[in-house]
Amino acid sequence: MILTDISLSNFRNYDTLDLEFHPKLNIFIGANAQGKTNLLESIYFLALAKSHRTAKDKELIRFDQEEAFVNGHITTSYSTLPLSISVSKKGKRAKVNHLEVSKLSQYIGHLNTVLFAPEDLNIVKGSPQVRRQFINIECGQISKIYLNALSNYQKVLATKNQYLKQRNPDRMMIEVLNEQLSDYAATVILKRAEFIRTIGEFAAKIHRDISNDSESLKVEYAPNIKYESDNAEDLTRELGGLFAENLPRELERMQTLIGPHRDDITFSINGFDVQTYGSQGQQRTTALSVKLAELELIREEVGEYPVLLLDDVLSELDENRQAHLLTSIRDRVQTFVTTTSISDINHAIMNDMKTFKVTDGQVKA
Ligand SMILES: Nc1ncnc2c1ncn2[C@@H]1O[C@H](COP(=O)(O)OP(=O)(O)OP(=O)(O)O)[C@@H](O)[C@H]1O
Repeated sequence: MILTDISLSNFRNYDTLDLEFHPKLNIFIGANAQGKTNLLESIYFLALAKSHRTAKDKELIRFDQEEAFVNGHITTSYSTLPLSISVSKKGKRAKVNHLEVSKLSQYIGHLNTVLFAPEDLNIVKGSPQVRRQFINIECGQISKIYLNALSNYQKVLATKNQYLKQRNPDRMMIEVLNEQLSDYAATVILKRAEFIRTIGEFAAKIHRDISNDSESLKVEYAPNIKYESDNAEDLTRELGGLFAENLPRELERMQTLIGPHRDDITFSINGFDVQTYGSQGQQRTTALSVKLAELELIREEVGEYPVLLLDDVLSELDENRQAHLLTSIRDRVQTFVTTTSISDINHAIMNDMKTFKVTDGQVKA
């Protein structure tokens, strides 16, 4: 999938702007606060009808203006498609092939993107909660069954915790809730295991390429409950037994002590834990490899690679890692990169790409 061009009007610090893109690699260069991330954000907005930085759409409208527009054309193996999206005080309007859609869900999904931004480092460095959120979002995108089981699990868990906090908890009621929890937890656990196995295999291959074969990355599921069964029925039974075994302890502590709400993912390179022992560059490469693995997942899903948006990653990677990242990826995936300095870019990759100089809301190709 290729984004051939984009036009902005009153988007962030852009008045009007028309850009034509390179099918492989596009680099936005400029000092801080000139509008580089705003350009990536406009592509993300064109794809998903929302920003990756703010939940308040009106922040996207240029100061003192009424409505922001983003238009673009995507080409796939089969067709070329114009997309347009605008946002005003009245809300958002989206068009596919010049026809307005009544629901945004009919708009989203035509342009697929994967974005890597500095805060994605938290997938590695942050708390287990950040990693669970990452699995929930990514796994939820490809599996409705997962989303349903997770949402039911969370609801039953909240109810059970309320019962556990009562002065004289209704033990029978808690046992009924435990049965339901076992059922939902089994689905959540098996889907997570499958998702992490797949993404782990892709990430390991990508990490090997970026590190020039010197590092072997392992992404592993660290379930809170150590289980043995690998089918839903047996696992539900196994979990039921474990929840029952833990009930006296849970009554004493007044909370649910075991379950997928306490799961985690671990990352190791050549056998050592990345979170504890990894250098900054290794942690960043790990987070990047995991995000880039999504490119492969989306390709499996929709049959085309999405476009890749890389915000401010180059300065953190050494020249070899940069070169491997940009050369191995750009031949498969159209890539958009922001950087503050051209010297960040390895000269070996300075062909077959287009650079854009960004200065105070003006862009020169
Ligand atoms: N709604 C808006 N209207 C006008 N200007 C805006 C609006 N929102 C943000 N800006 C301006 O956009 C600029 C920031 O742009 P952006 O976040 O793209 O910076 P950047 O070039 O990526 O910088 P850095 O290298 O620091 O990340 C700031 O000058 C900010 O004032």
